[in-house]
Amino acid sequence: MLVKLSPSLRNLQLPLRLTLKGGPTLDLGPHPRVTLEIQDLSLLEELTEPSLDKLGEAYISRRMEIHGPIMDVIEVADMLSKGLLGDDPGPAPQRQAHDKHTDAAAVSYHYDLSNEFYGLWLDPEMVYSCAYFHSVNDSLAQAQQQKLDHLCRKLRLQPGERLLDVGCGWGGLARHAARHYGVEVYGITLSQAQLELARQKNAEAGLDQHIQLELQDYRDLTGQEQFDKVVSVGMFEHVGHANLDAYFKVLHDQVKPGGLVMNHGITSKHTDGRQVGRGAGDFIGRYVFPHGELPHLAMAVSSMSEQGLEVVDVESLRLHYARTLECWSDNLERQLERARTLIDDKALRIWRIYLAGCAYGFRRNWMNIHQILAVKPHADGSHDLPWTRADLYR
Ligand SMILES: C[S@@+](CC[C@H](N)C(=O)[O-])C[C@H]1O[C@@H](n2cnc3c(N)ncnc32)[C@H](O)[C@@H]1O
Repeated sequence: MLVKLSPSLRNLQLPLRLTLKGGPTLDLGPHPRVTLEIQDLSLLEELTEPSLDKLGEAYISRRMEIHGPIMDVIEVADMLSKGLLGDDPGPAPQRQAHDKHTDAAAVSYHYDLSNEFYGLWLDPEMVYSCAYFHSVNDSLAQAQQQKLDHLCRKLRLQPGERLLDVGCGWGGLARHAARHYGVEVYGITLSQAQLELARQKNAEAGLDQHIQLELQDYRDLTGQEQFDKVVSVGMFEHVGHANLDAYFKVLHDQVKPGGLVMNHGITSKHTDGRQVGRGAGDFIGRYVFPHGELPHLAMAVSSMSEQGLEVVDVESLRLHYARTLECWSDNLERQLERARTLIDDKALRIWRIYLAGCAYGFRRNWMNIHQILAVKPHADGSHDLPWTRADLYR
């Protein structure tokens, strides 16, 4: 069977070994780092057009097993895919309609998977967004604390202020802000499992008097100008292009004049949204973040501006997210046996590919992540920000 493989595949010279279940083996180059063990022979035909979503699907449906360090598997899969398919970006994906019902189901699919599973590989505060490394040797826990503090400093939080945290996750930022900056936090999530554990963690930290977390959609935030500051971290990827203006209008309406809004989220590489990574985005959309959409930075800035928010500072953290995801993936890979007892086999296969694949994607500049800080100016156009950023780094 293997000798019949297409010459284009055989000529690629990859550090890859192909094995047919319990049978023959073929090395596609010297010193293979990765073995793909084909369980379903019909897959051999499909390997002539190996998009990354197809390879990922073969693994999660057990038509193929992978052997070797997961980061090497992703890299070699990309070499294979690029070698045969080239590197032209694919067309922009179809944009999807988002309503509260579909968004709630999509969020529940991802975040209600298992708190214990997420606890295996996140930092102790279970921050589920890009960390901030002062040095490559920082631990994940340290880098997440630095990220939380970086956000609080950018928001110039002052004791007694009211902070809205849109997409609060397991409450790590809320606790950091209440504990170290003396603010009162109102946070929302669409995940019941997150909410329960976050409330428990707030109580254990003795902070529940200062933090109120609710199961609530951002579209259901009522009232106007109730908050001094608004923060949204790793949430706007769920909003969708169609709702971007409505989302930023909510943030704008919730913050008082003179207040600051921080939007921290993943952004697309191309302004028109055309795809990079030969199907990698399709895999993420199908199995990891259903209904997720990545706007470009320019689109986010444009939408914020049109909603009356003045963008005052933008920072890219792309390589920080590559490092964060590498830490998450390493943590998971070290605890696969335990993970198998917490979630089913298919989900574990999906999450292994997702964490390592996204680490690879951020390293390769397939997507970016930006912290966008904006102010809602006072009626006369003024605001209260300091003249320089020096206060952020004291
Ligand atoms: C990647 S997590 C980030 C959590 C947290 N900000 C952190 O950094 O750890 C995304 C969060 O956004 C929330 N979310 C997604 N869509 C939402 C919506 N429509 N309304 C409110 N929260 C939403 C999810 O429930 C989840 O808590």
